[in-house]
Amino acid sequence: MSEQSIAVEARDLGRRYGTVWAVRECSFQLPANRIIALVGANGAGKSTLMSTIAGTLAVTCGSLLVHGRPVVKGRSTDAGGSAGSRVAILAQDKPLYRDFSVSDMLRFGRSMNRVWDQRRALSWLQRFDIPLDRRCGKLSGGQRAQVALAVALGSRPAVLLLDEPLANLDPVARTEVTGELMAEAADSDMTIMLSTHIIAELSGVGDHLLLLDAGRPVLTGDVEELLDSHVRLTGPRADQPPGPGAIVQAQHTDRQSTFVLRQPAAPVAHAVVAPGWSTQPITLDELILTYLKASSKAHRDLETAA
Ligand SMILES: Nc1ncnc2c1ncn2[C@@H]1O[C@H](COP(=O)(O)OP(=O)(O)OP(=O)(O)O)[C@@H](O)[C@H]1O
Repeated sequence: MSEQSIAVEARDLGRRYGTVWAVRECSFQLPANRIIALVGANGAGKSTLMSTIAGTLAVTCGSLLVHGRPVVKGRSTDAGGSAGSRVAILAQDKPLYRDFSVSDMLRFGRSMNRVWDQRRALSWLQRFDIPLDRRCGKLSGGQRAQVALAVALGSRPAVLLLDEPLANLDPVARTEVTGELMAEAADSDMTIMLSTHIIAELSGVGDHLLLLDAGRPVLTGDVEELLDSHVRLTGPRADQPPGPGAIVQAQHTDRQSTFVLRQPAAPVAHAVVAPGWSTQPITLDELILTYLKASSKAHRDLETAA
């Protein structure tokens, strides 16, 4: 990736709370103008990672760059005046002033941001029928999420970090919001990173994946490429798979073995790799679950060995 096409880069990043490492050994490059899905189980370190990228939480070690600029805690990333380095974060608790009306929140957003796009913020609220004169304290959880999103979008960020943005939304609103966010990203130079532990929320949303397990990145890359390079092989009981590739998961019954492999070159779906064996492509949900299960098995094995 060229430097310009990298939105966020982490180099051996770590963040510890007391003795607990929430994020560690994180090195990755996330492409610009894409939708990045940040996935991991509860407590995997998603919120911590997002807060360090936003500069609201200091790192313990390593470094972070947003559009080539180092992130320093407490210093706004647009301090250099470049539109290319602004970061907005929509945290899980979505802080809004309860006594402010929705219009007041937009005014507040305008006063807090050097760059402000009122039209963009307003059109988001209109799209979702949010009454401008209603006090934030009287809005539903889902409506409050929409106001917080409108304020975040109004600040025209280069990188928008959304920490579980869909949690308060009903299924219809969820689909609409993800669709609209994808359209916003396509129409602007914005990179969106959205975190979730609900894997089903991801289908068709993220085009780049960062999978965290116990604070470490265990899988990262373009979703299409990741899906193309993984395959499931099923055949007669065997200790080793009949084709090339790194074993991500192996499952056996008395008569049958199933391997999930990461292959160097894209496999041909459904090809017969050896007599009695069949190959199946893997879905995004399956891919994520496979890696999460493989990581928890590795943790269990380590604990048993210790
Ligand atoms: N302020 C804090 N003080 C101490 N430990 C913390 C603090 N915040 C988070 N942690 C710990 O750091 C780890 C990562 O937490 P984090 O909230 O980043 O995970 P997450 O992936 O966002 O979780 P979730 O999906 O449940 O929101 C957890 O073990 C958590 O208990």
